[in-house]
Amino acid sequence: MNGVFFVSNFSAQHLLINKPLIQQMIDLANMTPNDTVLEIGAGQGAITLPLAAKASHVLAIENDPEYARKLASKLQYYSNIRIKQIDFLQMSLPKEPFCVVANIPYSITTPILAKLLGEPKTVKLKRAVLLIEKGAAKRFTATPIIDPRTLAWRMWYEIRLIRSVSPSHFSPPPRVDSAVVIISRKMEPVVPPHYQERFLAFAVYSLRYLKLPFDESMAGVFTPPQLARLTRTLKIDRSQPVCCLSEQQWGELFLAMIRHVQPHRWPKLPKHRSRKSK
Ligand SMILES: C[S@@+](CC[C@H](N)C(=O)[O-])C[C@H]1O[C@@H](n2cnc3c(N)ncnc32)[C@H](O)[C@@H]1O
Repeated sequence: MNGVFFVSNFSAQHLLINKPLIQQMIDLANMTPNDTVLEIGAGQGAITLPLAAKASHVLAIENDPEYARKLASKLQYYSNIRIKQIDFLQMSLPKEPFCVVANIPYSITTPILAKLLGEPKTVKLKRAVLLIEKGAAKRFTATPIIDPRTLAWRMWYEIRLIRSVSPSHFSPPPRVDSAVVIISRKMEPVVPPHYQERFLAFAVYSLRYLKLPFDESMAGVFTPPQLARLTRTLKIDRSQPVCCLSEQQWGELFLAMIRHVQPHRWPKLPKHRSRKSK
């Protein structure tokens, strides 16, 4: 097959074997020559080496010692790749702004996204191009947004499904379809990033019953006159299910709460979801 190469694979990971797809992912990252790029799960370097031709620094993360060793043996001509043999979920992220290009381990997709997107004030992710399971890609990009955490991520990052990828692009082929997603930091988010944890609390509370009409869902936060005003100014049908709000409407509702509602009425994050409780 055109553009397809074969690799040995001792860990039975789904390694990418389609060079045009790898090139497309790198092009989609829209890197500038000074960008630091993180690759999560570098494997034997199918993405790492072409990535190094475009980025000024590549930080290749791989927790399998055998893969990390094999990748290291290929690097004599590359001075801009650093391999870190570590569990991505345990490592500290770069302090400077960074991009990510990766065919990630699907089994930890949500923890990876939570680490990249869950703390927009401190984590300096600019853009990510990720290959993930197609079902997950659809969930993270769906409208209406029914999951509070996805809603919180999408207040600060745009998540787009770019294309489907069939199992034949991997060796060995996975049982599921995959998809390329692009995640880009919003330049002018409606809600400032330092409100991340408060916004998540608001989202968890508001989306506790997805089909509850808007005004019933918000009755514990806003007074009836405040709700009347908000439905008018934000053009919300008060009987619509709360999950049908747009990202803009969610952002403006949250800011209205911060500005006009007494703090004791602001929803709190349940203990098990609070960062401080971890
Ligand atoms: C789907 S493979 C992709 C490999 C390579 N990038 C490619 O596309 O051919 C995922 C890689 O992530 C690595 N991996 C799995 N869990 C990891 C973790 N927690 N931290 C870092 N790497 C991990 C696996 O060893 C594997 O090499």
